[in-house]
Amino acid sequence: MKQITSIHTSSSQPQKLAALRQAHQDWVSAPDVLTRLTRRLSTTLSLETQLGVLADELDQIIPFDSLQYRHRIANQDFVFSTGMGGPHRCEYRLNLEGEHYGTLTLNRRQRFSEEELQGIETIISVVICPLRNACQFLAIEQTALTDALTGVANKRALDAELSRSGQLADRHNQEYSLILCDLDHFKAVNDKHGHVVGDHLLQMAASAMEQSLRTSDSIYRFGGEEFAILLPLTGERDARDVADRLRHAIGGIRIDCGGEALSVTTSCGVATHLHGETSEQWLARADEALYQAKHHGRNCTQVFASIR
Ligand SMILES: Nc1nc2c(ncn2[C@@H]2O[C@H](COP(=O)(O)OP(=O)(O)OP(=O)(O)O)[C@@H](O)[C@H]2O)c(=O)[nH]1
Repeated sequence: MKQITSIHTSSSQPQKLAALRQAHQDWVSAPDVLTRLTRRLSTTLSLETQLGVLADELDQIIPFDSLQYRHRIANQDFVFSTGMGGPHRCEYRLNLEGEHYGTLTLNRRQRFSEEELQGIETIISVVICPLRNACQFLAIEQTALTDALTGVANKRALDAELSRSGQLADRHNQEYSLILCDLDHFKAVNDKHGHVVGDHLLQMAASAMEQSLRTSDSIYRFGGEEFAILLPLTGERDARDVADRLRHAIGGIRIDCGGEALSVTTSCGVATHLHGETSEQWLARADEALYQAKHHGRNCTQVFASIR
């Protein structure tokens, strides 16, 4: 039987330190599966990495064909999935202290035995705390990257994504376009109808744009009444069409203000990434195009290349 090193409160300090060294040695050199699992999970707060570790360790004891984890975190769906199907399934709702931390599903061609199900439950009881921490960390991260008023990503998220997209565009020689959309005369909306109506209009504009975009496109609230849209695999001409579609979608919004139907127009600037340019240069070109759209009387789209 394995000798468990314990640190007694009555021991002397040298004994306690020796016991600690021994415990550490045991922990590092010959970890049982649960020790190894908790140790691996404790090295990361990434939910995706933790689920990868869980799948890896679980599969060594209770082989499965697929593992899927789903959770809604900070208003976004998080899905982790590995492997392919199988008709037999066991599903666990992960709850801790009254809070829900996602649903874990295993599929397999063979039925799961009672012993195997007990084994899965044992492993879940060990991973639930680290998973809870990773879920909470992801929620904080996502909240920090989300605009509180409209629910779309914020400028901080755009900064990170712009630089990533620029690098991808350069590395794979792909076309990436950036659109800046700015609501026209928004100050007048606030002045005439108040900030509550202005806020509502911003929310509806964000939602109208989201519904007009492909899932691979992403939208960011860039400033007060300004939004940025990143379009992967999209050249100048298509980006202009998307910008016009977005303007049309926002133009279709009507808000009833005491019998008067409030609507708004939008100006858009488009810039397609140039090889080797920095995200600041890319953004500056889109901003210049937007400036030109405002200058041309608003309610229109300008593409940077066409104004050089
Ligand atoms: N309601 C509301 N208004 C905001 C918010 N953020 C910025 N604004 C307002 O947006 C307005 C922007 O005004 P300007 O920058 O002058 O632009 P504009 O009136 O839209 O004029 P153009 O852009 O030139 O067409 C200001 O009145 C800001 O107070 C917000 O979160 N909610």
